[in-house]
Amino acid sequence: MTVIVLSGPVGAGKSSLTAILSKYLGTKPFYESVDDNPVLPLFYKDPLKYTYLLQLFFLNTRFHSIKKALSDDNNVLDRSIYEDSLFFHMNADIGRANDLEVQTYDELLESMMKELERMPKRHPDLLVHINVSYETMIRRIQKRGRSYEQLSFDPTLEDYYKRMLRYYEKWYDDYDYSPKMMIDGDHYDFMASESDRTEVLDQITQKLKQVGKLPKNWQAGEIATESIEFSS
Ligand SMILES: Nc1ncnc2c1ncn2[C@@H]1O[C@H](COP(=O)(O)OP(=O)(O)OP(=O)(O)O)[C@@H](O)[C@H]1O
Ligand SMILES: Nc1nc(=O)c2ncn([C@H]3C[C@H](O)[C@@H](CO)O3)c2[nH]1
Repeated sequence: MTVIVLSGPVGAGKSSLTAILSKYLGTKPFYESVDDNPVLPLFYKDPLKYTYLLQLFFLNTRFHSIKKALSDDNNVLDRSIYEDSLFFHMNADIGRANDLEVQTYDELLESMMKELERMPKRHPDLLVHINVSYETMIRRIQKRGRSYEQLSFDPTLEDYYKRMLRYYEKWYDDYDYSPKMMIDGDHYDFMASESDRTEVLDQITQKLKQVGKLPKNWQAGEIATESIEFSS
């Protein structure tokens, strides 16, 4: 039984790969709350006002997802709870949260992580990180088309996204809750190219095998994107 979490910046391809991978492995996908998230558009419109609320919203929904995923023990999640702190501290560093909010958030996160430590399975079996350049990130954000994420909606998002990529570099280097691997999201178009998709899935199954988490009787599932339901 395997729990895999995806990580990566906005538009990296986490939800897309979650759909593909869960179908391939025959496990259940978990998606972060985006289209049904009432705070996200407010945050992009007025980040100073809504950073703290958005962070609490995400922390709460992700905590429930990861708890469920760790108890079901056969899932792929499209973002890890370990990235929440990256987002919050990045926003705090640009003045969108005060010291008291940072302290309160950090204490809350620590309590939640302690609660996860008490689960029979404490951490995912594998982190799959999708690495993308700024150019790829922007192309994908445009392709997906959420209005509030576009540079035309707020030109300061350029700095925000570039900063996010820098924070993710360090975050990935420091991550040590589980085995981890990186997918080259610039190089592989796992949406349109079947051979790229096969290559990426192969890299992930090799890693699962290496860490002893590929079930012995496992058979590859369907990987044609037409047969996959994408959700984000
Ligand atoms: N490797 C890829 N090659 C080409 N297009 C891709 C790739 N990965 C994702 N896309 C496209 O990029 C867009 C963003 O992908 P997706 O929604 O999966 O990103 P995400 O990492 O889940 O983003 P977010 O965290 O912001 O929700 C989608 O339109 C998807 O079809
Ligand atoms: N501020 C902030 N904190 C988070 O924890 C967080 N998690 C996701 N997101 C934003 C990125 C995408 O626009 C969109 C989908 O990932 O939601 C976040 N934004």
